[in-house]
Amino acid sequence: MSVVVKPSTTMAILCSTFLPQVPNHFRRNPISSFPSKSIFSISPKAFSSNAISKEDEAPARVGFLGLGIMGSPMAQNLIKAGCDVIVWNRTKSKCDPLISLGANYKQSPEEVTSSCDITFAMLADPESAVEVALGKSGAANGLSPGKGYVDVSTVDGVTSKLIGKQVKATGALFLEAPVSGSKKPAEDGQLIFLTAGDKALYETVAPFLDIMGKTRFFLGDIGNGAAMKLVVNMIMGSMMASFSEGLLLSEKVGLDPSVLVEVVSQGAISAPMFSMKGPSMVQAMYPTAFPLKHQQKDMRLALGLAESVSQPTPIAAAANELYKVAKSHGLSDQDFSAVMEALKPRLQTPN
Ligand SMILES: NC(=O)C1=CN([C@@H]2O[C@H](COP(=O)(O)OP(=O)(O)OC[C@H]3O[C@@H](n4cnc5c(N)ncnc54)[C@H](OP(=O)(O)O)[C@@H]3O)[C@@H](O)[C@H]2O)C=CC1
Ligand SMILES: O=CCCC(=O)O
Repeated sequence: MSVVVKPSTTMAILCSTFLPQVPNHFRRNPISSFPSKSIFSISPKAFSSNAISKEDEAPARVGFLGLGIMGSPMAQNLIKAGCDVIVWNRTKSKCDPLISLGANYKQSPEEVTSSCDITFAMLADPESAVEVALGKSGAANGLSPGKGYVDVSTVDGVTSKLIGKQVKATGALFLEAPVSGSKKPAEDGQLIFLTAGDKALYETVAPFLDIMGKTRFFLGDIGNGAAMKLVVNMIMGSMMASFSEGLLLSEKVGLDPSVLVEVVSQGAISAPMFSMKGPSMVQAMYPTAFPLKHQQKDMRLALGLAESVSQPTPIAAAANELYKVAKSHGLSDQDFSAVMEALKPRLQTPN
């Protein structure tokens, strides 16, 4: 396992501080003014072990597939840092703001990967990650030796291994790199990358990860990044369910739940998540940063992971039931803190 933490600094300083440390196949053109287009350079032979000459260098083109809550700000940060970005999203209109910022658009994942050296994918779930990577006009069709595919979606290890196998069959390299951190950290370039797979690709894309994130872990074989992400989100989902119970119990016994949020923030169980989401939860408002449907997906996948190794996870299993109830109440697209609604009495319509 290796971990790298980005010093807190401006993007311009980041570029000049970090890029000289990257492998010699991945060099930066001189920057005349920041931000500029194509400040990164990558060889067509990017992943060969041979050092390249300056003449071999061509601007690195970075693809981004999936421009939802997370993908959109991540791609934006790459563009703002001066990367040459090509985007695709199933719903084309979500590409428009990025095109306005200078991104190019292609009509399919295949066209993106054919045109790019590195492609990132940020899709909803295992099904969409497989479809975009391996389906008709999927990313794998445009991959070949010298290219890299980095899947930053939250999926299970089995899915990641399937995608990794097909990507590697094209001669390209594969990295799974799910992220911890939500909408705001994505906007602020403060994500935590949990990567695994091809170490050479990890090293090559490190400067891009450092634009989008604050910390990156390399965890070894494909599946380890996915597993780490699912364990983290399983804990988070259980914490949110427990916090919801506490807020509702405090109110029912005549306490002010806003004061509970304050008390929690001062003690050993203080967590940024409680302080950030508590005040709106007290008002029964759930502005979406992390959709509840994705949290339930992660609970389900984490429970599958636990089952695969016969690890009891009764608390996560109970929390998962609450997320399922919340989904059945039509709260899938609300923030996952809306799980609290599943604990409130609901008026029944008489037959
Ligand atoms: N939001 C968060 O706080 C975080 C989310 N994650 C994870 O990141 C991933 C993305 O999350 P987020 O951005 O919030 O999710 P969104 O629901 O906002 O975006 C999902 C993306 O997947 C695309 N998509 C869904 N189904 C398909 C399909 N069948 N074919 C092609 N594209 C499809 C959507 O396209 P379209 O626009 O056309 O619907 C959209 O681009 C998820 O795996 C999530 O668990 C990880 C960390 C934090
Ligand atoms: O997968 C979503 C994670 C959200 C977070 O880490 O705040």
